[in-house]
Amino acid sequence: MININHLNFGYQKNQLVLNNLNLRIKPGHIYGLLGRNGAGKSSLLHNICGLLFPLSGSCDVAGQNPAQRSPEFLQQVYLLPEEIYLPNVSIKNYLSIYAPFYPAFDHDMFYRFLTEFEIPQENKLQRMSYGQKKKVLISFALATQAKVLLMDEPTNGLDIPSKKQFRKIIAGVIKDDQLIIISTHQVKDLDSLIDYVMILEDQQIILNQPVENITDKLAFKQVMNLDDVASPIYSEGALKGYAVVAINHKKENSRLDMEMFFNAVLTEKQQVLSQFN
Ligand SMILES: Nc1ncnc2c1ncn2[C@@H]1O[C@H](COP(=O)(O)OP(=O)(O)OP(=O)(O)O)[C@@H](O)[C@H]1O
Repeated sequence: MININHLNFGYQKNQLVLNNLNLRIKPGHIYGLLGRNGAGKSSLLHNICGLLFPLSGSCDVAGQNPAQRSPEFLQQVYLLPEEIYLPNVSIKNYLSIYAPFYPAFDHDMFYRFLTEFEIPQENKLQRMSYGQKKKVLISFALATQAKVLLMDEPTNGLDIPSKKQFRKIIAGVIKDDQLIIISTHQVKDLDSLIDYVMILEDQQIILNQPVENITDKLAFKQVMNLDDVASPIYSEGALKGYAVVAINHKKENSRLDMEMFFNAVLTEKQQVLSQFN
């Protein structure tokens, strides 16, 4: 569905943000895109949806080159940006203006999500709070039924119950021919939702693995004493003892702690990545 080869991108030619980046993404999955501030996550999402163009290399999304911005392509991709702007119109008018761009737009689905998010439907959009606007746009994004949904920090601004609703709605909506990429620092909001973890570091995607592969290779544990763990890779002091990421020699079952995993990749990059080669 997404095939990126040797992609170079920079806002200035002599300063690359993405350097020889390669990526393969399959439909039917929810990908979490993680990376430090300024790593280039938003830039990558903008290249995928044709809002920014590679300096060189190829980017194929659903069989099309996003940079050509063909109507057929734009109907199939939706980007929910980190910073949102909504015009001063009612929800009904917003739909009548923007929904026609997406042939598969499902009005019933949109209003169902608004109800789940408890959004007052009569208000003008600009009279809504930031979190309410975000929920309108999340509902819109999902109702487009676009094949490629890109979400940049979607849970920013959502209150705790809404984050739970967000997870529930997304998990229930994805179809086999769709993919969702969620770029986020709020990993705790999403670690039960995503099924692939991608990490952008050093201007490249250094890891793109299904969650079950990560927990097959690595064990995530809480221990009182670090000596109790064979082959620890990374540890952090926890309330009681330590949280540890270790090589999963004994094929134990553990639950992915995405924050620990991300920190382990950043601090012990070679050791973690070598488990996946
Ligand atoms: N419009 C722009 N013009 C020039 N440089 C930019 C522009 N937007 C971003 N950059 C630079 O490109 C790099 C990558 O930025 P980007 O926003 O893609 O990172 P990010 O991983 O999404 O960061 P964050 O997690 O902080 O949102 C940063 O060094 C940033 O300063």
